[in-house]
Amino acid sequence: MSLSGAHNNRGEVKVRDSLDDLSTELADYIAELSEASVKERGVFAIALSGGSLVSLMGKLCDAPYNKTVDWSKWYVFWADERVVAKNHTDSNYKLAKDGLLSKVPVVPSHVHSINDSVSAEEAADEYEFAIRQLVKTRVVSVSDNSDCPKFDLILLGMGPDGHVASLFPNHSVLNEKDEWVTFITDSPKPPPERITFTLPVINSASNVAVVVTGDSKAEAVHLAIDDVGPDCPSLPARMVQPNGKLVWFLDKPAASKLDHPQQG
Ligand SMILES: O=C(O)[C@H](O)[C@@H](O)[C@H](O)[C@H](O)COP(=O)(O)O
Repeated sequence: MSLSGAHNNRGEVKVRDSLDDLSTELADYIAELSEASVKERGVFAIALSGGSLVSLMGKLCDAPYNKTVDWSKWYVFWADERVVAKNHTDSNYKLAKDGLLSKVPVVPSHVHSINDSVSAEEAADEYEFAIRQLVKTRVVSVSDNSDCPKFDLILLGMGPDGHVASLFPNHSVLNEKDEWVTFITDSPKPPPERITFTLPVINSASNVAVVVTGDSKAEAVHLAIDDVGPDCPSLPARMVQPNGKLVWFLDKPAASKLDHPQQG
């Protein structure tokens, strides 16, 4: 059984029985957004995260998507990246390259990974500069409400602590309003040095999808989505409130603590 529903103002929630169904749903969603964006703007600017997200995107490498998606129009970014060498097992770039980008005809010069030979601070600055150049040429669109980039799609995972990208609970980067890309050197989840999109950038996207699986995330999913009242914690995932459309992709275990899982 597959269920979808609008969940108060926390976006659309899609719950799927199996990881296979969830992967198909995610591939369909990304392919549809890619098509719509290419039709409207001529390009598709997509930001990835690390974790299980990339393997859940794996069906994009297979028929029909491998042939129907206009890969030449994709511009690929990372919502967060670990500051390690690109060939390191911790690298989100390596994860995406091995699991997706090497299997589809994305143009190599359209893949915007971080400079892995400088400090986290310099890598964040350089990444923001690169995005600024692409906003000027409208490869990445610009927000209607601010000067922020408006990515066509930002894909996020979520940790059991409710972190998204490299925005961890109670970290000062949650308050960053000016930078587009910032850095941390004290990530509670190793490796410690990371760069990350800030909340204003995530919340300026046309579409944000949060893909969450497993029962270890069920409590954080509940706190991120349900109406938990005035004591609502400042959970990073709950601070994802995009101007555009928000969609949650959940498996049943991740959705198990939602107030109305049967409607979600
Ligand atoms: O750099 C990172 O550590 C990841 O990008 C991280 O933010 C990940 O997306 C979540 O922790 C969910 O990961 P899983 O889906 O593998 O649980």
